[in-house]
Amino acid sequence: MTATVITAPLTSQSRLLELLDQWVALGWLRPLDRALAGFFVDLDPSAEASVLLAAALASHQLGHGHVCLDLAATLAEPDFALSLPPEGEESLSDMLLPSRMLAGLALADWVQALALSPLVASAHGASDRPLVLHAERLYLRRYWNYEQSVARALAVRIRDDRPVPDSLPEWLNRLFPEPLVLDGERQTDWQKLACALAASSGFTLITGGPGTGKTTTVVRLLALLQGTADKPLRIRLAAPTGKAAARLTESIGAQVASLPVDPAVRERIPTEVSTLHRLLGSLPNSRHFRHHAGNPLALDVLVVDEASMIDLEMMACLLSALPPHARLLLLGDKDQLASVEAGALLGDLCRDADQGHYQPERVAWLERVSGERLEHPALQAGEAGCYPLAQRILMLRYSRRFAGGSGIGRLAEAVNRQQAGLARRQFGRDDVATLRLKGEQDAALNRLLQGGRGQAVGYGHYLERLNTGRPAADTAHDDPAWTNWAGQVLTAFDEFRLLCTVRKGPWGVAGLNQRIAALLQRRGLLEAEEGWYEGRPVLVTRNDYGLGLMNGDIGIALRLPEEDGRRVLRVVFARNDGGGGLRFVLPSRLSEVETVFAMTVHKSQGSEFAHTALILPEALNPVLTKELLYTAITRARHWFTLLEPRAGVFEQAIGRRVERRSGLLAGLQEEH
Ligand SMILES: Nc1ncnc2c1ncn2[C@@H]1O[C@H](COP(=O)(O)OP(=O)(O)OP(=O)(O)O)[C@@H](O)[C@H]1O
Repeated sequence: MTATVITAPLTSQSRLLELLDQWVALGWLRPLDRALAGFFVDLDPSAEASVLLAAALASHQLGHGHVCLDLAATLAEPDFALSLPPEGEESLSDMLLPSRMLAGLALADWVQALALSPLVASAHGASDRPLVLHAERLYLRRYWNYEQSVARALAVRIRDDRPVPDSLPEWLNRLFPEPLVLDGERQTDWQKLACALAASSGFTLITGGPGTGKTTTVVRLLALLQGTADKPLRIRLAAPTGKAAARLTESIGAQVASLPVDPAVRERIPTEVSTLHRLLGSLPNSRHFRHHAGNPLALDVLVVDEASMIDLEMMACLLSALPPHARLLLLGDKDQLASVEAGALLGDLCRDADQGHYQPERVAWLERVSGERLEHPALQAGEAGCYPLAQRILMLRYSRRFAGGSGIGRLAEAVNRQQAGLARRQFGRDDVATLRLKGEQDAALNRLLQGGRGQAVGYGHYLERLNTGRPAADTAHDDPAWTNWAGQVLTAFDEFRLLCTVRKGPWGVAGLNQRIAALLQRRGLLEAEEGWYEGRPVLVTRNDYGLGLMNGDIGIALRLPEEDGRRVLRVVFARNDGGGGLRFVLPSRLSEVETVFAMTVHKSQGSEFAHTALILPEALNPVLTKELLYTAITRARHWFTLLEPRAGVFEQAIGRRVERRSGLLAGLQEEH
């Protein structure tokens, strides 16, 4: 295709719309973003091209997780701020690039054109205009409303001090009986402090990396709250995805069973975790929920895990459905990638979590009730009356899963701190390894994908379980052996996953999925490499409430007996409701699924695999950031393998970080 170069697209509406059409044709913009610009021309036929462009880009940014278009950041580094071209493709003509197009536009002129447009309202201006401009940020009205409603609701909750029982110190000592000693040294017990903090607040945010004890802390806190309440508290647990809910259900169950408290208290701590959609009561074909401000949730305490995956719209819905008296506890890892949807709440709210910024009176109180000293080199003192949000946040700082000698822990930390040299030096241990690839059909890559390395398995593992564990041919169709086998295959599949950073190109999800299926078929492990075949793993890409399947659920096609003796392919999914049950679905009923040997790092959030491999692309692109690497590395429970088609990309990615654009913190400050 040869593109007609569009010169000076900002001088006229028609040239701009033509350029936007080209961006759509290239897959750079969604048709929706372009349609919005067209719709605004209908509303205001004399709209300036720069206003229409800003509107289309504000919509485009939503698709990249930003709730607004940050005009200054866009002009400072247009291609990076707008993630264009996506995945760093070579452009057909660099005349098309935002950096070329925006080169002559001054921030002040852009802001002025927007401020004067009848399509754009100021923060407190006319509420019937479809765009809102505030502090050099342009919002589509709906997202402005979400951000405002979240800021308002959080501002109220941040001020929500709760009286604590006199017995708080005894409870804390009972729940954390031993002083914390790590590597022979007495350390501050941040878990105990988190419990104390949360006991005194209506809203608490506990952040920490993998295995830092978030779940353990919250279970002990729930025992404390339940054990000291006048009447039994209605507690609900939730997570943004089914996968995360299932994982939390499993770990909470084990933790509750070992609580050193009266069985009556233990029994009143739930172990079932539901998805946020289910908690709020999703309504078919609607973005609205059954629970909202007019029909609030019937609960006293709500715990939401994996809070980094909550997007702005969901948070707005959640906060409005939460009754004012209810306590809200958010748990998550602030350093992980945010939700794919717009908004990076946890990251925004926890921006200062490392430094603490606790006010002196809070430090004194926390130390008195817990017997712990608030000491850490990163901590900075807060002033009385300052940083109200920081008083509700506690960061857990020691990973028990990745203690001392763990390469995964050290690698994740070095990546998080953007120390590329240190990160590189972690490879070569048993748990973290790297492999330089010599092309798409690299024999070592194929060996790894099929057979893993050392004790770390590859995809051959679940296929072996599939083939060797299959019940005998004459096993009755309703014999539990079939369900047991299906469950084992699903579990075995979660032992290994290949993660990609991009969708397209030789190192993208689409191409790798085809190559892996072909490889396994050539090796005689799969009967086919296309269409539906036994062993095909699939990822659900859209919620299907009728089938009870959520976006992100993973299933595997298995040949199972029918009542009449025929063998039929059915796709088995975990029920993800904590009960450990399975769901069997005919492939013909699954329209929105894709093969999932390889998956994107984004889609892997909330999951863990014993062995996780990450394959990098050959060149840096806008999605490659240290947050992406950190998220990928921390999906690994025991082994992590980095696959590198080209040297240096890993180091370059460590040097970049996600800058999510939002005005949430500013909004919170305005509310105070
Ligand atoms: N205070 C503690 N004393 C003893 N063991 C603990 C303590 N806190 C956590 N652990 C153990 O450390 C491991 C990780 O804890 P936990 O699952 O609570 O961490 P997490 O931060 O919720 O992890 P994830 O990253 O999976 O969300 C668990 O095996 C848990 O039993």
